[in-house]
Amino acid sequence: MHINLLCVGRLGERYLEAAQEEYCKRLQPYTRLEITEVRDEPFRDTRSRAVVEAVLAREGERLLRRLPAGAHVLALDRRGTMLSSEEFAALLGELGLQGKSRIVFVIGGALGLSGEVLRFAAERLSFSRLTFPHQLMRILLLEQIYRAFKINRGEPYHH
Ligand SMILES: C[S@@+](CC[C@H](N)C(=O)[O-])C[C@H]1O[C@@H](n2cnc3c(N)ncnc32)[C@H](O)[C@@H]1O
Repeated sequence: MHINLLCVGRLGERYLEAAQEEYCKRLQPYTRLEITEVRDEPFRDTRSRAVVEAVLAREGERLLRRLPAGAHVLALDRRGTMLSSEEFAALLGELGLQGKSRIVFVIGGALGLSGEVLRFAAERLSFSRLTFPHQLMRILLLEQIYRAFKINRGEPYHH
């Protein structure tokens, strides 16, 4: 299985990059992992709905352009479906059994994901009702993907 994290913006902090490197290293035996970043759109005033929509649309276009053909797209969105770690592992296992060889997780920028991206996704996954910074969300997702492989292989890690 080839897993791609498609993200708006960069991590920007050394400690987050170290965490990302660590999980990429841990995931090496389990999957081909690729992390793709698209440029975030600068903005000043988020009180204007038009500004927010314009930022989301531009970032959304960049994300949609980078989606590989035939990929199964899972959007990270706090309004999406909440799963336990076991259910998340089962979902990845099921996608593998269905022959979905390329999974793309999409993480939005500071203002979220555009309607176009959310509609394009096969599923929307929530990691809780809390809003996380997109940089932290990337690390949380990497850890849960790693946990999912450990669960699916029956290897010690998850309790
Ligand atoms: C700062 S959040 C965006 C906040 C935006 N106001 C919203 O409600 O979507 C940045 C990105 O991180 C991801 N994210 C943040 N919290 C999340 C959560 N609880 N579950 C799933 N994804 C989350 C989403 O992809 C989101 O687009």
